[in-house]
Amino acid sequence: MSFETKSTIATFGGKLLKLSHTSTTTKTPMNVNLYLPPASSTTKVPVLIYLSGLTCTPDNCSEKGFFHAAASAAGIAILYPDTSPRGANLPGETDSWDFGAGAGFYINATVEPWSGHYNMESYVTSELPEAIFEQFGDKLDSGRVSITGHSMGGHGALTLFLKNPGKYRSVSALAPICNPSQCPWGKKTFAGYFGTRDKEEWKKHDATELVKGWKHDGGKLPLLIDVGTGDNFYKQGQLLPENLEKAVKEAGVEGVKFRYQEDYDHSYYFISSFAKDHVEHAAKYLF
Ligand SMILES: N[C@@H](CCC(=O)N[C@@H](CSC=O)C(=O)NCC(=O)O)C(=O)O
Repeated sequence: MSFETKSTIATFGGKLLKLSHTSTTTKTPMNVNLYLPPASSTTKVPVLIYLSGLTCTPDNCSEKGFFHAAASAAGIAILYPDTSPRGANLPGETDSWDFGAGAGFYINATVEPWSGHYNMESYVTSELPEAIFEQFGDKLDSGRVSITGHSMGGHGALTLFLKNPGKYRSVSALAPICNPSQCPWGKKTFAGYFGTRDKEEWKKHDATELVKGWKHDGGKLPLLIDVGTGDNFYKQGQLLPENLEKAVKEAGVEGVKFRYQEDYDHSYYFISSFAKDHVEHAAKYLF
């Protein structure tokens, strides 16, 4: 389904397009933002997908993530999907901020009624990029795509990269949920979207479990992770980066960089402080 352009905003020499389309995957209208750097008016540019965290729409990072200065300089487009279907009208969908609306977790739910709409993994890996490259094929290079994200979106970036070897050139994450089957957010979500009967199924959507089987590219993983030491969600055990770090080491996976940033919290003050590094990390693999 083609995109309607709701608004076009000039920023850092490029354009931020606020788009909307009807998704056949989620069976709802979906909003998505696309930043086109100035280079896209003369050449096809690569794309960095940014997956947002709990409660976010495509606007949070577009407005206060400060990715556009670096993306403009590097000549990289940024695609900001929404974090869940909206308006599916499922019972309980808007009862809590960490499940349902705004909390799609970039997985395909298998439990009803969520399975009818909450298929954000298929939406982000297939329907959305296919539709974007069809409509903006003169500006975007479908063969050069990287992925990044924050918190729940960091979990999305890590798992979608690890589940789809070769689909993305690189991956990075800011304060990602690294071991969802072991943290409160992940346990609540996986129980709700997958059920509790088969916990082995949960492991297929957990970066710490997935990295143990990473063999692609000779075991090299082009991953950058930043976590703030003043992040309350980190302190509460929602992120568990040390579990992923340990799994990476034990599996002999190479090329991964973990950085613990002194005093930074979980907010967009943290994200915007390191946005440039994440664009430049992607640029190393996209050019
Ligand atoms: N309950 C609060 C906190 C929600 C929150 O902090 N969300 C983060 C992501 S947390 C992990 O995925 C976020 O990015 N919020 C948006 C923002 O602009 O800061 C709430 O309801 O806000």
